[in-house]
This record gives sequence, C-alpha cells and structure tokens, in this order.
Amino acid sequence: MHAIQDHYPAEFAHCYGCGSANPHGLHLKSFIEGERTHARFTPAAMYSGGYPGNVYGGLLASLLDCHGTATAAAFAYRAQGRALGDGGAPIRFVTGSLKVDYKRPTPLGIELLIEGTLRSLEGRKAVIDLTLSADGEVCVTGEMLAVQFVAKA
Ligand SMILES: CCCCCCCC(=O)SCCNC(=O)CCNC(=O)[C@H](O)C(C)(C)COP(=O)(O)OP(=O)(O)OC[C@H]1O[C@@H](n2cnc3c(N)ncnc32)[C@H](O)[C@@H]1OP(=O)(O)O
Repeated sequence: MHAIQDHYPAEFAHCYGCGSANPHGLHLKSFIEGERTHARFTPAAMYSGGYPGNVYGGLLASLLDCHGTATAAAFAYRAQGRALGDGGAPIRFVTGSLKVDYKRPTPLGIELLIEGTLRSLEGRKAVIDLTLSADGEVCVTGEMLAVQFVAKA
C-alpha cells in the first residue's frame, strides 16, 4: 500500500520529516483508512529528551507536523472526489499553526502510533486533530491548522 507521502511530487519530497528524497530525514509514512489517518515511528536512542528513556518533544512535534499535513492532503483529495496521485494538479498543505500538548512522557525504543482526523475543511484551511500513542496510551495530542499551498506565479 502506498503512503500519502509516496504521492508527493519530486519538488515536495525533500521534507525533513517525511520526504523520501531527504537522506537525513525521518521518512514518516502516513496512510488514510476510513475516517482517520495513521503513521508509525520507532524513535531510536538518539532522540532522547531531557530525562532518560523518553523522547525529545521537538521530535514528537515533527511527527505531528508531517502527519497533520499529510492528513489534510488526503482528506482534501477525498473531498474533491479525487484519488491520491491521480496525475492532476497536486494538492499540498503546509502547517499554518500547530498546538502540541504533552500529556505524559513518551518512551523511547517502542513503536509510536500517530493518528489524525479531519475536524473541518473550508476553502484552503483544514483543521486536523492529532494524537500520538505508545502502548495504547495517548502521550501527545495536537491541533493543526493546515493551509493549502498555492504556488506563486
Ligand atoms: C507540502 C508537503 C510537505 C510536508 C510539509 C510538512 C509540514 C511542514 O513542515 S510545513 C513547513 C512549516 N510551515 C511553513 O513554513 C508555512 C509558512 N507560512 C506560509 O507559507 C503562509 O503563512 C501560509 C501558506 C500558511 C498562509 O499564507 P497565504 O497563502 O498567504 O494565505 P493567507 O491568506 O495568509 O491564509 C489563508 C487562511 O489561513 C489563515 N491562516 C494562515 N496562517 C494562520 C495561522 N498561523 N493561524 C490561524 N490562521 C492562519 C488565514 O487567516 C487565512 O484565513 P481566511 O481564508 O479565513 O482569511
């Protein structure tokens, strides 16, 4: 199954968080299934946060950042009755704002589940609700305003 990011055209594939063309990036892969999106990421020890055994908050925000914009793109395609990567003009979103709440420490070394749902889609603006869980417990929640990217002429 192709990830949402696998359909990003080459000029959008350099993102640190999810670009397949960035050799130093996180290569996050997001999928849409029903009314939610999901991605998985296992943080290595190098992503340690301020106290031992737990993940650095900036990395967690990065995971929500990329998963949120991918979620916005996937739902915008759906709203237009289009398939991802259909060869038409690409629909891409960037982050306008991202609020992150760290509810509990996120453990290193186990697979994290990042999920997204669409709260609203109006014009170029999508509001996405995000969660990040470890072992079934929600560690981080996020709220993103994603804005559809329009190439400058
Ligand atoms: C593309 C795939 C790669 C993966 C991306 C991974 C996620 C990322 O890291 S993206 C990088 C980080 N984000 C950025 O660099 C974005 C920088 N910001 C911008 O480019 C612009 O401010 C941008 C595009 C968000 C909006 O600018 P512009 O296109 O001129 O639209 P603008 O008219 O100002 O805003 C559109 C609407 O969004 C609203 N809006 C924009 N930013 C915000 C914000 N921060 N908070 C609230 N509302 C906002 C505006 O009020 C406006 O609303 P309305 O239509 O109701 O009046």
